[in-house]
Amino acid sequence: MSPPKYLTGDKAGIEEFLSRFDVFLFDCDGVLWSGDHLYPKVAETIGMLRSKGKQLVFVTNNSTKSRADYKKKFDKMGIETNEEEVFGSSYSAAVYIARILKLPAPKNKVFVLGESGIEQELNAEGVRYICGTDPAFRRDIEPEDFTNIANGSALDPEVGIVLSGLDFHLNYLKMATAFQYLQRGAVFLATNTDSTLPTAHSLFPGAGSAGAGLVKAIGREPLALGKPSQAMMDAIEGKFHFDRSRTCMVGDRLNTDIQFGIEGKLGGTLAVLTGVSKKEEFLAEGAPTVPMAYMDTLGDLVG
Ligand SMILES: O=C(O)[C@H](O)[C@H](O)COP(=O)(O)O
Ligand SMILES: [Mg+2]
Repeated sequence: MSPPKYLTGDKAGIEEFLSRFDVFLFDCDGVLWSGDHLYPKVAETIGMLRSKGKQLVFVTNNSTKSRADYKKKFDKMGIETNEEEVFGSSYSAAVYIARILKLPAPKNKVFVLGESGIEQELNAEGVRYICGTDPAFRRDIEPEDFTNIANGSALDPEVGIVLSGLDFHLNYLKMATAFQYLQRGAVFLATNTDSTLPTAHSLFPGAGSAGAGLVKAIGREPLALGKPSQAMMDAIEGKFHFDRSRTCMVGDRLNTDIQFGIEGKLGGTLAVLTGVSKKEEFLAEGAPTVPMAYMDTLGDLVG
């Protein structure tokens, strides 16, 4: 495997690299921004790619926001996008549940461990759910809860799926209830299983860490519908109809973004060093996941 090409400062190399692709799949956290802080020259870079006629899709594992929420965030950041260019892990999970898994009613309701983004996308697909941001679940577990969860009186008999995402409101009541549904045969899904979330110019526990307690308790991994899942790649290709050989995945995380692009047999992958992964990880001898090229920051594409 040839070593990745370092493109920062290499104008000719950048021009040649961009000429290989018609479509760019952009990761968001750690590539475009850190929380609400937009990295330098990101807006100019996106403008430049659009002026070259490139198709852009924003592919994020962050399940806390819906496509509509991301459209608002892009607008706030001064980046011209439309909602249909966003394809997040919440949307990926909702599409999978509604159009692929298609559990027969009535036992097709979802028990959500996560934020509003998941709820909005499930609503958009007509999928019923409980928990999520429901304040009734944002409380300490009480002694009577143990009995009511164990005997099923606290459970909704129509729940057939547990969906675990990035949940900023974790508690034992929600975990114990989700665990009981799984013990009773519910399908175990996750929007994504990233270990860390790059935000506030630091790292925080990610969706995978938020759901780790439930995984440990039930003793099996959920089916994750975010990067690097190829169910997500297939869904994106099904929606945007691109030529994979002329498509490049741009990301900050080797075991989601770059692996997603490589396993999806895309024409190329571009790593940026503003997020989770460090260049030492992919420059090391025998590194398992190596991008085609890398740069210090996305804005280096416009120099
Ligand atoms: O923990 C998470 O959910 C992820 O770290 C995070 O949201 C990743 O978002 P992305 O980098 O795919 O935009
Ligand atoms: Mg990222």
